[in-house]
Amino acid sequence: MSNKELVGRRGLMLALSSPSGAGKTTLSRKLLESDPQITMSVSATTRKPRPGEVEGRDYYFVSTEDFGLMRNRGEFLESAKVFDNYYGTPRAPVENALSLGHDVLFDIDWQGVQQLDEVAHEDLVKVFVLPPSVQDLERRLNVRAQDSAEVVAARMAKASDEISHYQEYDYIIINDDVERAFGELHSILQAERLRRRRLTGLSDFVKRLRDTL
Ligand SMILES: Nc1ncnc2c1ncn2[C@@H]1O[C@H](COP(=O)(O)OP(=O)(O)OP(=O)(O)O)[C@@H](O)[C@H]1O
Ligand SMILES: Nc1nc2c(ncn2[C@@H]2O[C@H](COP(=O)(O)O)[C@@H](O)[C@H]2O)c(=O)[nH]1
Repeated sequence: MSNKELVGRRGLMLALSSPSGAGKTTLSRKLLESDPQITMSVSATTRKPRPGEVEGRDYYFVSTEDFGLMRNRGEFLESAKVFDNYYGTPRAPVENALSLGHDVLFDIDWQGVQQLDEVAHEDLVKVFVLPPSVQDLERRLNVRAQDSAEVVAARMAKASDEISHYQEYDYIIINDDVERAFGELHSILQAERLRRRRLTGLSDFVKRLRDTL
């Protein structure tokens, strides 16, 4: 029997950031496949879809005008301009998932994490993913082969700026070996689920335990 069956738990928000290409999407997919208690926050973006990206699974692809309307209506929990495109986290699905006690995974940049920290500090777990080297990072962006040479160069140019925010995060994962990095990410999630402040009904449970002693 797990903790969850004996006491309730507030859902947590697990945010992953990294320089582009370090492996957030890869690690996120593995986590979602292996853990049914966590769901992905699907962002809206004004970026064009990459080959193979699916509307509603990878992103909601919207025009700049629609993005502005959504932002003005307060539909985003956070939003930011990243690499000349706008990205935002739709508020309603996140609030719905958390209210059901589910955990939510975010693949967002440091600007978004700072905004989430302001509104949901207690529920937020911040993980920064580093590449093992600059050469590996560039190789990964090229091997992914979904962006033009200009886009890859622009993302490499912004990598140092993104990495400079690593101190704002709770955990650091160096994604050298993907299986090991995934194991580390899953361990973080499991441990954070057991934090006392997330457990609801704990004092009643302990009282019942003590009453039977
Ligand atoms: N540990 C690893 N070793 C080698 N290749 C990896 C590793 N992790 C991820 N990759 C590869 O690197 C490429 C970039 O990974 P991914 O798309 O997950 O990065 P990302 O951080 O989500 O990038 P972005 O911020 O641009 O969305 C992919 O082709 C992926 O298969
Ligand atoms: N602040 C936010 N950042 C986001 C969001 N969705 C994605 N991102 C970040 O943008 C870059 C580029 O992503 P890509 O898919 O175009 O490669 C990357 O760092 C993502 O983490 C969001 O909703 N808010």
